[in-house]
Amino acid sequence: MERLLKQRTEILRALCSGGSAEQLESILDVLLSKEEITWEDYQNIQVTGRPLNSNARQLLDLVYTKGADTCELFLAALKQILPKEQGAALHFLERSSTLDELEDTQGTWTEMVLRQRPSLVWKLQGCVHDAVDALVESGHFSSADANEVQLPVYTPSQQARRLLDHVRFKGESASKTLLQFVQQSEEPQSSQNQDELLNSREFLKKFKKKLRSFVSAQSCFLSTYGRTSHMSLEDIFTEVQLELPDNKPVRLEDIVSPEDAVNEEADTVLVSGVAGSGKSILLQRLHLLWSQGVALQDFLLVFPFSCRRLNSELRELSLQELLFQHCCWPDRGQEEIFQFILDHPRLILFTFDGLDELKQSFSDDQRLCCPTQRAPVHVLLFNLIQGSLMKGVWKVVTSRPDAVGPGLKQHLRREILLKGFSPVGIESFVRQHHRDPTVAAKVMESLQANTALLGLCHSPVLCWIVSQCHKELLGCGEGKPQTLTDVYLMILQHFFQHKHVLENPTGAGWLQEHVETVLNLGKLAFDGISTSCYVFSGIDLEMCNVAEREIWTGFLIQSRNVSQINGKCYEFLHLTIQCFFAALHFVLSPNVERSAVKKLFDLWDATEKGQNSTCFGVCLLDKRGRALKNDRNAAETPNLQIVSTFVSGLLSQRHKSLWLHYCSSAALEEKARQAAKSLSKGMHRHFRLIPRPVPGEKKSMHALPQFVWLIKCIYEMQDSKIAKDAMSKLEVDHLKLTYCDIGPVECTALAFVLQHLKNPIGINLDNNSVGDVGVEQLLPCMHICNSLYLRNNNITDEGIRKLTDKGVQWDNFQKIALFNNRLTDACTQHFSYLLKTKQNFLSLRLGNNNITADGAKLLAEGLKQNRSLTHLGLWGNHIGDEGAEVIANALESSPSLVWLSLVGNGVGSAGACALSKIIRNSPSLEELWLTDNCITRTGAESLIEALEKNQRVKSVWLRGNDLSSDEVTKLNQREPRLLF
Ligand SMILES: Nc1ncnc2c1ncn2[C@@H]1O[C@H](COP(=O)(O)OP(=O)(O)OP(=O)(O)O)[C@@H](O)[C@H]1O
Repeated sequence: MERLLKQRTEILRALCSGGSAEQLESILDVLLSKEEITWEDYQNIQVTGRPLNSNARQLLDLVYTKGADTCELFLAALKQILPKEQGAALHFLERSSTLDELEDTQGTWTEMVLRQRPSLVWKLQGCVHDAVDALVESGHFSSADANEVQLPVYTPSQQARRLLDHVRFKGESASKTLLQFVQQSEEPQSSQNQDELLNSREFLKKFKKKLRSFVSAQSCFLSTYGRTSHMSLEDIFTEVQLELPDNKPVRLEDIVSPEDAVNEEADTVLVSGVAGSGKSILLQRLHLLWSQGVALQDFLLVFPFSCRRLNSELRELSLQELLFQHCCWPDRGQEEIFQFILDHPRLILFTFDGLDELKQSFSDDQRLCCPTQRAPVHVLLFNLIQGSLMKGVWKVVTSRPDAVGPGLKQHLRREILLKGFSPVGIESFVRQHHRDPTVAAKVMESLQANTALLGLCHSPVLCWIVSQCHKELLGCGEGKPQTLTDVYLMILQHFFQHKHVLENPTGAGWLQEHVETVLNLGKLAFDGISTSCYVFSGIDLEMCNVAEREIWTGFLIQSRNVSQINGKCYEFLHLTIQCFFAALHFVLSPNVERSAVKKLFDLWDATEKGQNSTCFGVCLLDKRGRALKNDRNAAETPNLQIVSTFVSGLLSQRHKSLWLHYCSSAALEEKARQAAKSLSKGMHRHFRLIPRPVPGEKKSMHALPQFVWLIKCIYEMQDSKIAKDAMSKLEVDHLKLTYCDIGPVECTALAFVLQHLKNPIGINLDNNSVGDVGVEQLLPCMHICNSLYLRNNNITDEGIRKLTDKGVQWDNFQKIALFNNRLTDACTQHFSYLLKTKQNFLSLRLGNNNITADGAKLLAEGLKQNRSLTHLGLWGNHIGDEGAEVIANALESSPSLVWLSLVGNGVGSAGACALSKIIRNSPSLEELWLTDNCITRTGAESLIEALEKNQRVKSVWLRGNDLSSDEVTKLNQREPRLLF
């Protein structure tokens, strides 16, 4: 109570801020719903025509006179309702308790309406019109009631409150009708319902048609192909890999689904993926499917937005203006259509492409819930995402993963990870790109022969470049493209020289004629990256001396749907191409000082320490000679990292000669030296962060994201000396890279550096996307690896074939774990060979794959001849009793086996009886895991009998088998080593 008195002025200010009655009314809703105030109190406070601050004062007086409990509840309501920023200003609110949310399903209908008042106001905002219709139709409301509730002077939330006030006086039946209406409107509407709605509103039908053709026109062609060809999306679209964070695959059509929600209250689905993984194309495809009536048919209207385009909207807009001015203008009935949208949020889908490109980073401190209120576009967007504005509308947002912070995550219904093309996808893309099957086969052949490049092709943008440059690719002899920089140099050359086939894509000569263009476009790209600018006006082009003919080289395309008073706007074909040109500027421009390279590479350190990285800004001067400053560093970091990866590649020994005609050798050497030094230093700094091992435990390092970036840069430099130097200081027994987005490309880089380690190491790559191509890429460093963990990595028998082929020669290699991959019986012959050949192999874990009795038979061949294996895990496969028997026969005389798991393999009692053999005869076994195996009393008796003969065995796990609780008690009393 004391707090209320002391802070009265601040509370009053907060309640009346902005002149809106919303906060006061929201608090009244809570107090009413908790029955802390009566209806009479409510009417005494809400006096129409009286100034807002008088109403607020009246409320404070009342709360004070009601005593301590009411004051406490009032403060809790205030804490909940005030926007975070404002709440934080009232320090004492920190200490106030939070409101309990009660599950409300009891009492009369009228009581329920009262208790649910705050949430009903929220839910009804978007559909007051329909709720009133329902009450009029059911005879509870007269037309006068309807008009009174919907007076245009009220905001949507006020209309909702007036509706609830009216319902209260209409009795039980009206309250019931209202609650049923709210429940129904929360359920998704069927397409049949949509048809009825459309038929009743002719103008809406017309708008849907117009929107469909607008969306279809926007989605038909791929912009990336620019002037090189007019490729239709239908012709080239290739399936991409989509997964939930727990690796569960998701189909494109199921992206918008209520399933697998991490936050049931949220309506925003995030699709995240690295640069060039195909996010924009995925949305384009979804839009097209909707416009063709093939997918997303639960949505009547779909509004596509591009954050890149929204950046150029400098006006404050209302939601209505945002929808119609940026998407599709209705010819008729604009107001009615908008009202329809407000009333049927569940029938509407918004998509926002490239949230990472928005100039402002996501924040939820500026609340907005009124759809008619104007606000800066990013504020509208953020409020839509978090659901304060137009709750119930589904949103699909795409972004690079680095730009998604915890603030945004809490508003997501679910996140879907986009992982680019699968190996099958790469082939299918190449075949679609080259209609001539001979050419397609040749491209595929050259990719199979160059797996580093094949690895790069999992990224759709790289797959496109490689296919586009097939002539250069097929024509190249020794200098096969291996790195990201090689591939982008190939497209650079391709666009400059189109139709000419050159012998060596990285050879000099072709650049001479075009160096001016490279410098001009480089400057444009560089300035753009440093100011988060991806769309360029004619003036921007002029400032960087980009001439008309340079626009037509193919690297720039005309922006769609960006209105510019002064004419056309342009953007780079793809953001990664902009990054590549920015890197060329770094290397070639005389205006970039040598120290700029160091500053660029030091950015990782700054971001790691949470500091602002202004490196890019201080690297050069702006158009007026002032240092550029970048104020959204976190979001820019991914682009800067791509730039620095390219800079590493361009400064590598193999490409340096290309630039010698245009810059001094000394300057180039210095830049390359700076880059190499920064990378080594960065790596060593990273190693210093490794915590000291707990006594008795192995020293292990969990790589930070910067580690992956650093090794990729080192790989681009293709300099073993740098790799050696970087690794010289890594002294760990175990390197953990779990959940680090490691795909084949990262595996190539990892192997490039790790092969220089001096001492054997364990490598944990659990939960990544290594795949078979990645496994192959790891081979060069496997001689130094003693244990390899690859849980959840999409590996098939083919990957295992390649690994074991070489694995038999590596002395250090002793353990492998492959839980949850795509292995079948075919892999077991490879492991069998490995076990036969390698008599120091210790641990083989193949849980949760598809191995049956046939696989077990093949494996048993190897097990029989092996004298070293201590751990064998086959849990979650399907070997059955037959498989158990062969395994038992193979292992009964093993001198080394300590641990065996056949959990969940349907071995049954027959299998258990067979496995008793191992218990009886093994000189080393300590643990046998037989959980979930349909074992009955017969099997258990056999195990007990065997255990009596072997006191060395410590435990046999039998949980989840076919034994009654009585049997379990008795068996356990007889043999405590049986664990249930
Ligand atoms: N599913 C696909 N089928 C065919 N080609 C694709 C597909 N996805 C992407 N591509 C090719 O890759 C290019 C890059 O894709 P896209 O622009 O969608 O990537 P992005 O993830 O949005 O990249 P960024 O984060 O840099 O904006 C496309 O222009 C196209 O050439």
